Amino acid sequence: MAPMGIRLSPLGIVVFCLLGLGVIYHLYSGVISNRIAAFKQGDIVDLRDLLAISVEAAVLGGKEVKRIRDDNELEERSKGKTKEGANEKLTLGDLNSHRKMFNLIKNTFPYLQVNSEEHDDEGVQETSVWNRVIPNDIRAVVTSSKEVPAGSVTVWIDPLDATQEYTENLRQYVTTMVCVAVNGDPVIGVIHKPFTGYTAWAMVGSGSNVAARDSYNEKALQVIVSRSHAGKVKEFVAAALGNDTVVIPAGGAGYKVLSLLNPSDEKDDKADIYIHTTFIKKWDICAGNAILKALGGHMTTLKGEEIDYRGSPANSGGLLASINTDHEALVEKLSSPDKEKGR
Ligand SMILES: Nc1ncnc2c1ncn2[C@@H]1O[C@H](COP(=O)(O)O)[C@@H](OP(=O)(O)O)[C@H]1O
Ligand SMILES: [Mg+2]
Ligand SMILES: [Mg+2]
Ligand SMILES: [Mg+2]
Repeated sequence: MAPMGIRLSPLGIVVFCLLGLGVIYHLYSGVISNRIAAFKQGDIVDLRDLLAISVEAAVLGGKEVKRIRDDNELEERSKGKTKEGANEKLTLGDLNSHRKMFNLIKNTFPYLQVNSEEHDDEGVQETSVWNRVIPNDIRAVVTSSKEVPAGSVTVWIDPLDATQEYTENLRQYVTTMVCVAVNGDPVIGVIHKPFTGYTAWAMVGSGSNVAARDSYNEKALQVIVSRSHAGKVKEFVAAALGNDTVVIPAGGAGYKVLSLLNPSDEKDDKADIYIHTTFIKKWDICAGNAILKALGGHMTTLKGEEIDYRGSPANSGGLLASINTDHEALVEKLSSPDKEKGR
């Protein structure tokens, strides 16, 4: 007997509970099924997953890069000429690394926009899929998931950066790179050195496994620049920053960004800023941009404009990269009209 003289029949309780469950199901089934459908269709991706797969892709590609160099089976050919007339080389290292990196990401996240420097005319089937294991070092820094709409993501892959130097067996300059941009902003950057096994990664707003150096020499800057696509960068630097400025020519956009950070190898160059004056592509620079941004640094065009990592791969405004240095003051020095003549 229930209190206040109301008698509850067992059948009534069952019907009441079923009705209640029906209401709850009606209210939430749409939400739950939409969520499941969203994951199935790939409407949502977790940036921590993308960081982990980016590291895996860079390492996987790097193994091909190293193996082909060690075996001396480069099968070097030309893709044509850059705007400035330099020979754009393609090797089996670039191509095989592309196949590994691109397919790992595409097989796992088929709905993502992935832009690689290379493409595969032969359509070699790579069936590898990411095992969805997030390494402990990433889990320790990026402690929770961070979901974004898949449609907002653009992935940029450079399967082998510093191909010119790779063909000259200047191994220290070679990297593989992956970058994830969200709405055009560089958010995840991975730069891997295949010949030492070192990998630098960072996620803006979450952390990194690499740090800035303790100090930078703002008074007497050491400027790292291209050795094989230099254009008139030396004249440009001298005109803007003074004839005494030390210029360090080096291969690879990935290598040059790493030279601004805590070195992984004492033999590597240490520079204060990185300047590039000729044309360059977004797969060359996006990963470095994301890492610098995550560490509080900057990578912009020479005029100080942010680079939008969507759409066309071209970046024609040159490049200025710095960390713990007054970036705006540098832009000011580089942008005055009389300095333009150096470009
Ligand atoms: N003027 C230019 N046009 C096209 N690509 C350029 C370029 N200058 C530099 N790059 C690319 O940017 C990367 C770094 O160049 P550098 O070593 O000269 O600084 C290289 O990438 P890849 O080796 O991936 O092709 C190179 O091809
Ligand atoms: Mg490159
Ligand atoms: Mg490349
Ligand atoms: Mg190339």
